[in-house]
Amino acid sequence: MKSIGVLMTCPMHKYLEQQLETHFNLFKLWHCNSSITEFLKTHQGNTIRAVVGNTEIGADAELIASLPSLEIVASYSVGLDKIDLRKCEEKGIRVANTPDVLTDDVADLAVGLILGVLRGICASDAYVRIGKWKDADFGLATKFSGKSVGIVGLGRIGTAIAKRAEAFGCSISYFSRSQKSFANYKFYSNIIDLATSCQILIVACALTEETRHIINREVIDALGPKGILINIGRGAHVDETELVSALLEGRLGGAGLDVYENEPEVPEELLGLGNVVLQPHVGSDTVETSDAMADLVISNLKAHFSKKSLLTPVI
Ligand SMILES: O=CC(=O)O
Repeated sequence: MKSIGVLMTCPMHKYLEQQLETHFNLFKLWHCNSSITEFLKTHQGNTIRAVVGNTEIGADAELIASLPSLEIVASYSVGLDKIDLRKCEEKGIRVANTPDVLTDDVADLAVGLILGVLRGICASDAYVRIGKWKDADFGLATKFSGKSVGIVGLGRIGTAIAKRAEAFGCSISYFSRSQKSFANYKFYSNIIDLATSCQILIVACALTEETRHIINREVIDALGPKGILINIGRGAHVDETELVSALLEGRLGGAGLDVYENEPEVPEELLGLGNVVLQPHVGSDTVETSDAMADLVISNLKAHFSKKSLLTPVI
């Protein structure tokens, strides 16, 4: 497979890069300072048969159109929102992603964010570091165990979060397109009703046209001044302007965010808020999971080029 051209869209994980270099003829899009068309001219776009993208740069219509020999997009991510799936389908290009291997990490981080916000872990850590404890106790935080948790999207990650929250004695309810027969949790077909009924609302669904800004002012107000919002999905699930004003005006109790509308930009107003915990989109970024995701990308590519079934096909 050494002669097969594979284009990596941006730096992701060193081990993945090494593996791609070992098994394929790897092109790195970020090594070009010119436009993509220029890059592809000088690197013979027509020799590239696979694209490896991620949550930052996937495969949009422009990239797909400039690669006439493209056969497969193997994403180093579970999210597919940076891939023009319609174009891929139209052109018969296969698509694979990295589900399952990252589920635990993302669900763990969701719990970490809940605890971070409710128990004020970051704020109290800062309190100790700057020596304020010597002057006074930190004050009281909010309990997590036993709270009502609402999950938007009961897929693999949403279900893993639900299981973890159950272990904290929480009651679980969820909103999704359809009721899940495998789950005993309370189902809401209306997200406002879910937000009204829970204290912690967690966004864990895929980003699509229907779920863009699914967390709008109405949902935030339904969650209310004692509610907290956790987002480990995509920034665009939340109307960030509305989120910022709700937090500033005390209409929302707090937020734990791993993702933002315009990454790596984070609204300045959030930086000074003690009831907000911010992470730089690191849901699956552990050594173990990153290696497993890389192995899955390589296995999907090898399967495709050996005319075998993809391990984790999307299209
Ligand atoms: O955000 C992470 C992913 O989609 O894998």
